[in-house]
This record gives sequence, C-alpha cells and structure tokens, in this order.
Amino acid sequence: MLSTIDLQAQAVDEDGEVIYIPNFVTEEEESYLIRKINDTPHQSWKSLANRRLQIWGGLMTRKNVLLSQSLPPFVEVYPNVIDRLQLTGAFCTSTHGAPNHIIVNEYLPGQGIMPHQDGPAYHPVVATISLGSHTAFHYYKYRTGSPSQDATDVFSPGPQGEARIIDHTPVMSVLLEPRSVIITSGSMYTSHLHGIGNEIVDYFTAGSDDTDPPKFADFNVTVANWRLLGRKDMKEAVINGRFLQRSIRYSLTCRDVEKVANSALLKR
Ligand SMILES: O=C(O)CCC(=O)C(=O)O
Ligand SMILES: [Fe+2]
Repeated sequence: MLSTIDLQAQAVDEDGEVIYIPNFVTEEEESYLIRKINDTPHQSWKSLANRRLQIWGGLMTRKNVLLSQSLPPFVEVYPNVIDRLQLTGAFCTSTHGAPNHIIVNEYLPGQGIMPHQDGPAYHPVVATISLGSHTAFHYYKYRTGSPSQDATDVFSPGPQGEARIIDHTPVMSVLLEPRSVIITSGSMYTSHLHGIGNEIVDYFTAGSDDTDPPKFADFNVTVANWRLLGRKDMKEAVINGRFLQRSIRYSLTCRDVEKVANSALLKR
C-alpha cells in the first residue's frame, strides 16, 4: 500500500512538490485502460491541433463549476486508480480528498503540449498517469524583463490576460515512463508552467559520475528523476546516453475540481 511516507522517498525536487512513482499501474491494467480509452465512441474525442483528448467526470462551466458526472468504472472499479491516488495522500487537503475529474490526452510520436498552467478551477495538485509510451516532461518559469531582440520568446497569458514571457530553459525535466504517475503541487503547480516537446525520439547524454547526472541531450538539462526510474531498459538508455523512441502515449490527468454543481438542484 502506498502511504504518505513512501511519497517522500519518491520526491524529485528538494521541496517535494514533484513526486514520481514508477509502476503505479501494472502492465495488465495499462493494456486494459488503453483498450477502454480506445473503445469509447469516436465523438468522445475532442481533436486539438497537436493532440486529442477526452474529458471524464463532467464538463466545467465558464465560472469553473463542475457539472459532475460519474467517472468510468475503469478508473473507479478496475483498476481503481482513484482510490490508489487517494492512498498516496497527495489529495488529502483537497476539497473532495480525491480527484473528481480526468482529462485523457493522446499524443502520437512528434506531438506535445505547449508550456501552460492548469489554472485555478482545480485544487492545486495534479496527478498524471502515463500509459503506452514514455515522454519528456518539462517545468518552466516565467521570465521577467523585456522580450528578446531575436523574437524567439514564447508567451503565455497571465491572470489578467497579459502576455508573460516563458523562460525557455526548463527549471526541471523528468522522464515519464509508461505506467508511472507524476504528482505536481505547491509552487510547481501555482506559479510554474509545464509542457512536453514535440519530439519523436528523446536523446540522452550520459553523466560521468554521481555528481554529474544524465541529461536530456536536446535541452542540456538533468533527467531529474533518473534515480527513481523503474524500468531497467529505460534507466539503462538514460544512464548510458542512448535514446528512446516515442510511441502513442495516453496521459490521465487527474485533478479535484473545487466547485461542483449540486446535480439534485440542477434537475429541478
Ligand atoms: O500529458 C501530460 O502529461 C500533460 C497534460 C497536461 O498538462 C494537461 O492536460 O493539462
Ligand atoms: Fe497541464
């Protein structure tokens, strides 16, 4: 059983705002979940420019109120992902004590997600389960000062819709293995951004010793969770400076929406 004590051992950063747990679901559960995701009717998918997604648990109003619907049995019964997330203790201070909303993203190799923040509708914790493929996941901070002359800046809208410049060197980068969960909270949720590049292959640079950890070659940043990796083949590729080819990845981003409409009142 996962307990809060285990969580500390799984922390990627010093403050424990990013927790990485490999093998959070078994291979059988992973295949079952991928089958269920693909069994859903075509119209359940929402196509975006660079990925497809499904929303489970209900839609949100413009005022960030969840018009709640039950989550599918393949996250509540078998495999019981919600209870398992609750047991980590990561949602112990959230309104409902557990996620009530899941966005499922599908990425083909070469697809990613621009640096962004998940926003204020949710309790500031997100648990992301990876299925099918690994990916490289980066955390970013905003940069102060004026835009650079070479027009390479990436902007993100701030709370008042103002453009804020994103520092394009990640503050932290992690390798998400298939079947793992990554839990982001604290300032990594509230004041940083996160994103996935649109690589087809992720290349690594070997470190020379313990004080020189392996890096993502394309970004020249440390694989911050390299010690916590659970798969022998992936850990070896990282440590020995080889590469990993992406395949289709599904992510289940599990969050607790704070405000939920009272469905009994809505039906009246
Ligand atoms: O796929 C992922 O790991 C991240 C997805 C994400 O950031 C989101 O859906 O907000
Ligand atoms: Fe996100």
